[in-house]
Amino acid sequence: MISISEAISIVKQHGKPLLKTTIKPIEKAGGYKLAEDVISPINMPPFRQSAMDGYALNLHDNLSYQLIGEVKAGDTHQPVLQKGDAVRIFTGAPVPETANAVMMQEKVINAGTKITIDHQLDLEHNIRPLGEQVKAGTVALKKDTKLTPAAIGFLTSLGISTVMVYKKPTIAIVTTGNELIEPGQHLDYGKIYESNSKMLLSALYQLKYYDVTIFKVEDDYKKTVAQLNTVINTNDLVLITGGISVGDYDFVGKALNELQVKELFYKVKQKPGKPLFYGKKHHTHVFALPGNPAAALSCFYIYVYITLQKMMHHHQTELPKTKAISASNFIKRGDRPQFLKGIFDGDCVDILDGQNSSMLQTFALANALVLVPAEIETIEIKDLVDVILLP
Ligand SMILES: Nc1nc2c(c(=O)[nH]1)N[C@H]1C(S)=C(S)[C@@H](COP(=O)(O)OP(=O)(O)OC[C@H]3O[C@@H](n4cnc5c(N)ncnc54)[C@H](O)[C@@H]3O)O[C@H]1N2
Ligand code: MOO
Repeated sequence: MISISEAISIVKQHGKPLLKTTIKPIEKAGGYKLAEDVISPINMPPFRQSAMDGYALNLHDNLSYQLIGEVKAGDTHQPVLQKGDAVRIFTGAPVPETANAVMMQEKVINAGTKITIDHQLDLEHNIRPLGEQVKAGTVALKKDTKLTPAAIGFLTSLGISTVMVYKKPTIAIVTTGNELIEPGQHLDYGKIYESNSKMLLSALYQLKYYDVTIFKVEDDYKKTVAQLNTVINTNDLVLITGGISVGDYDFVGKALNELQVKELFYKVKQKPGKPLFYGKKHHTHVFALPGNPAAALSCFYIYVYITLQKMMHHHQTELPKTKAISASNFIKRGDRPQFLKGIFDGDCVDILDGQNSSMLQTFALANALVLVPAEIETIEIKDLVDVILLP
């Protein structure tokens, strides 16, 4: 059995950026990373642009100017200014080639066809130079840049409507167990409603992974081998839940072995999530998460999250962590480090009742996991604790 930190470092070490690319409409490319440098097709701004509402001037040695016209945003004409001429101009409008400064209107006295400016101006004052942000033919955003809303706005401002990005992984969720039935079916004695698939699906959707397919398999060795074989051959990431412990009907470990999935670890000294398996076959990552729902979700956030971040070329691979003041007392049983569901308010964390790995009600209220190290037996109110912030 390995430690949490060993398991995390193995997951990090084996997580590789996916190199498959796809073309996306710019408005659907948020969160992706660019798979190539984007070259600007235009200068930005595409013309010398007024930064103020005011007057464009052809400067001379006098504070008074002759007003000869007007240019507003969107106008395409170019008045010709002689030295000492001014044109009324507005923010975003093209500054005529023959103007060399713009004075904001608050600093101008207007007397019909004559205007008087407050003080002398430097050349190009209040004029955004042509190509100030980016020049036509140069790199607007480099390969590997994450497409934030600002990046999408910027590229759209250059007239770019599609981008080449790295693909997101294709993901399969496989649930195992004869006891599992679908909501809507009659709950016969001994059966439970299958919930892990929808839980993991929504965790993936929340992180914006949409290429996810769900499969269900009974506790049957041959069927388990066949189903896992198919999904491993056709996905980048496979998340299995249940059937990974030591019971007579836990077939997942044996099936993964038969399918020659290389085991990178099995069993982590942690609570919940002890019987966690992580392995790889070719480029496909396989996590066999414990069937207990809270254990499966906890393992998703601590380990699977890292693989997803790595696949998406992100540098921050773990969920954000912080220190918090405990608002609760807690007694840890056993020698495994424990992830506890809690509510964090920015300073303090309330450790919730009902931490069993079969319980999801507590997890449903939590926005954080408190990590209690192996050597700590009790947490008291006001103790400083480590907190992992859930998405
Ligand atoms: N003799 C031992 N028994 C167990 C050990 C052990 O070390 N020795 N470890 C325990 C721990 S810890 C865990 S965690 C579980 C993990 O077992 P499995 O991963 O094999 O999961 P299952 O037995 O299939 O299911 C466990 C539990 O979760 C329910 N479940 C399963 N899948 C779903 C689903 N899709 N939706 C909702 N609930 C699900 C299942 O009905 C069980 O109640 O093993 C302990 N045993
Ligand atoms: O590790 Mo299990 O997830 O404690 O119940």
